[in-house]
Amino acid sequence: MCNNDPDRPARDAGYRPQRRSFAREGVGSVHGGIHSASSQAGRRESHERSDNQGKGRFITLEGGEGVGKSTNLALVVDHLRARGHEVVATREPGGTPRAEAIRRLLLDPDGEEPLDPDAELLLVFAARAQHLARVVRPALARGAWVVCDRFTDATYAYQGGGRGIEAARIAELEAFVQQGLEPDLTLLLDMPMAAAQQRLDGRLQDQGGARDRFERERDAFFEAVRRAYLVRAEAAPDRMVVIDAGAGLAAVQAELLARLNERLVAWS
Ligand SMILES: Nc1ncnc2c1ncn2[C@@H]1O[C@H](COP(=O)(O)OP(=O)(O)O)[C@@H](O)[C@H]1O
Ligand SMILES: Cc1cn([C@H]2C[C@H](O)[C@@H](COP(=O)(O)OP(=O)(O)O)O2)c(=O)[nH]c1=O
Repeated sequence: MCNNDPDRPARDAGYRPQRRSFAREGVGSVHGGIHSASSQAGRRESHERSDNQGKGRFITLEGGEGVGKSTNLALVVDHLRARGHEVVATREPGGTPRAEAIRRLLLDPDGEEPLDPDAELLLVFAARAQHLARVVRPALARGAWVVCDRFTDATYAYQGGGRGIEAARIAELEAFVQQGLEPDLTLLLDMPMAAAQQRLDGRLQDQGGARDRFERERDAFFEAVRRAYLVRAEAAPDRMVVIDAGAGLAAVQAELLARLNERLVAWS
């Protein structure tokens, strides 16, 4: 297929959710053909989302660094595909070539020019606007399921909890960019920070690579991120499910699938 649009997501080339693959390839790694759609069309479609009985759903995975989001995203995707759904696996920040370029700006260690927290917040939402317009809204509009590694709860956790930006300011940008669109289900993987940091170290040893700008933050930052996630979950118990991510992988995956299946039954 000829793709002359540099920001049109590439067709799925057998993507399995694996760390860093988006950034390396510089393309949105998505499943199924993505139909291009203008952001205006996408915004109109978003108002239909809450009534999409029998159609695609928007599922996000959240949690701090190293809690197992990427690992479990693969499980969720496989589970949904086995039930015959078209599934788009994607991530934030990123998911399209331009949004991945913004991701690189966000993750590159500061060097000589620290990134201002307000600029960081705006970049996160700029990437999100692009991702929603090019990938998420078109996929949902055609009935595909979208499974996304991080979304706006991460903004409340990192830019809100971690950087100390007021939730009300984040909410303004959320309303502007999302126009009422929010995940149908958010699986929050929660575990103590120290153990998650050990997993992160293990992954960096296995796969190589250096800590990114967020991964270099101090412990207090990650504690604040975790607290902010849990506050979000408490405030939205219907949407957010907290999974104990500190258990062994088999136990985490069993709990995650049990909670996902409850929703699948409720939605059917
Ligand atoms: N329940 C678990 N128990 C032990 N190790 C795990 C578990 N879940 C994931 N891991 C390992 O921890 C590391 C971080 O997992 P990953 O899925 O990359 O986390 P995240 O995407 O949240 O940063 C990986 O090396 C992964 O294999
Ligand atoms: C989506 C999003 C991510 N982030 C940060 C959190 C992560 O540190 C980083 C994305 O990196 P990622 O590779 O997804 O994190 P992990 O190492 O846990 O797999 O971007 C924000 O600060 N705000 C946001 O809104």
